[in-house]
Amino acid sequence: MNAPESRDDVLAVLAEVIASRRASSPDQSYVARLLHKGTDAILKKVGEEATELVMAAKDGEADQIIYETADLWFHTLVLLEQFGLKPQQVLAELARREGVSGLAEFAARSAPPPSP
Ligand SMILES: N=c1c2ncn([C@@H]3O[C@H](COP(=O)(O)OP(=O)(O)OP(=O)(O)O)[C@@H](O)[C@H]3O)c2ncn1[C@@H]1O[C@H](COP(=O)(O)O)[C@@H](O)[C@H]1O
Repeated sequence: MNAPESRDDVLAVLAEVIASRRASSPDQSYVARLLHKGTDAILKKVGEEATELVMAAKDGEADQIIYETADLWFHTLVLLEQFGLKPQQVLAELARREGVSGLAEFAARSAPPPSP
């Protein structure tokens, strides 16, 4: 796939476009239509796109995996907008986890409380 160069601000810019679509007509904007349909419709799309990504990964086709991941991320951004959230908040959560091993975090969560 000859993908165009990516930019660091793609998620932020796309989130702004998605937020701006609240003022658009559902007849003229896919995002406006989805937001207008409401949370259940958005959740349905996120579930569908997640399933399509799983199937693409099972097939092992790199181009398809990228395409379906983009679909999933896009619909996840619509979901965040529906709840008044920004991708920067998710990126901040990932940044907070930097350097914290998933195994260590799980062990800390699973440890029994200290005896009195
Ligand atoms: N990144 C995307 C994007 N990715 C996927 N899609 C749309 O998501 C839809 C759902 O994908 P599917 O594969 O499920 O297609 P489908 O079966 O036809 O969809 P359904 O009828 O089941 O809903 C398709 O219509 C895609 O075109 C997107 N639509 C919009 N964007 C971005 O959002 C911006 C605003 O879009 P509008 O609100 O339409 O102006 C655009 O400029 C783009 O930057």
